Amino acid sequence: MDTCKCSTQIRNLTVRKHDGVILHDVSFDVHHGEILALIGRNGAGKTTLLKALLGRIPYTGTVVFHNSKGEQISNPRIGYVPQNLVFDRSMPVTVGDMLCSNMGGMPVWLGHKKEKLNQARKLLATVGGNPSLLNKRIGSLSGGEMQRVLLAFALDPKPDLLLLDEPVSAVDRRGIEVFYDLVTSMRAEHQMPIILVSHDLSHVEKYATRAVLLDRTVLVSGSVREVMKTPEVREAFGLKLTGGVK
Ligand SMILES: Nc1ncnc2c1ncn2[C@@H]1O[C@H](COP(=O)(O)OP(=O)(O)OP(=O)(O)O)[C@@H](O)[C@H]1O
Repeated sequence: MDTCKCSTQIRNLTVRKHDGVILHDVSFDVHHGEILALIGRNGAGKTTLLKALLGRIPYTGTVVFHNSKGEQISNPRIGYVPQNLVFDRSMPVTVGDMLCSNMGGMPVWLGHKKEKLNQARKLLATVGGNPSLLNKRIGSLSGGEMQRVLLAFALDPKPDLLLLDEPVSAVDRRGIEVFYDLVTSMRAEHQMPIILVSHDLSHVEKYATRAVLLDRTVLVSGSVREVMKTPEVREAFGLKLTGGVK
């Protein structure tokens, strides 16, 4: 994979639904090589913002993507690891089927060439997935296996922006560390900008480089250290009551 030095600029992004405003005038940048944590209370609009970036819901304002040369790109590739995935677990489709059709743009039922399967095997290896996963039906994956497979999907073709929405909600403690170590090494190696939605401030402090506190609009943004010390974050996460982050 080549190194990506892309960036995304969000300006005055507003989302309205049923006469209400879900997001209002959201503006911030995410640069190559950084993991930007998007934090905020339940219902603050974090997932809605990711959906707007993915182009899945209408918004006003602008989202501009740049490549490593500072050139604007109109059709960015956005990798997305969702909070949870609802699908028919009885589908007779394997991880290999899904990865190969994702990489090659070919329908699952046409079968896969050997080279595509090798590519899928390599991709799985980069996310720490056992090659035996290739033959597993997606409906039979554990939470941790599924997160890895979803990350593999998100990484090939190489994304200009990677969105992680509570990516470890179904993963055990050891799996969480493995997942974030993986994301951190992806960031170091490939430098793609990453937006991470997380409710867990200890993960944010450990793995993110910058943070944005959202509540319909951006309340605070800056380095993780700065943002964690603000009264707004303490308020949003009830840290006043417990003594807060030191
Ligand atoms: N399709 C929809 N129609 C109407 N309102 C919606 C819709 N989707 C989300 N909302 C509302 O928008 C607000 C933001 O929701 P969103 O899921 O983006 O919040 P969030 O910050 O991701 O929350 P959580 O931390 O609980 O996942 C909520 O008040 C929600 O009820």
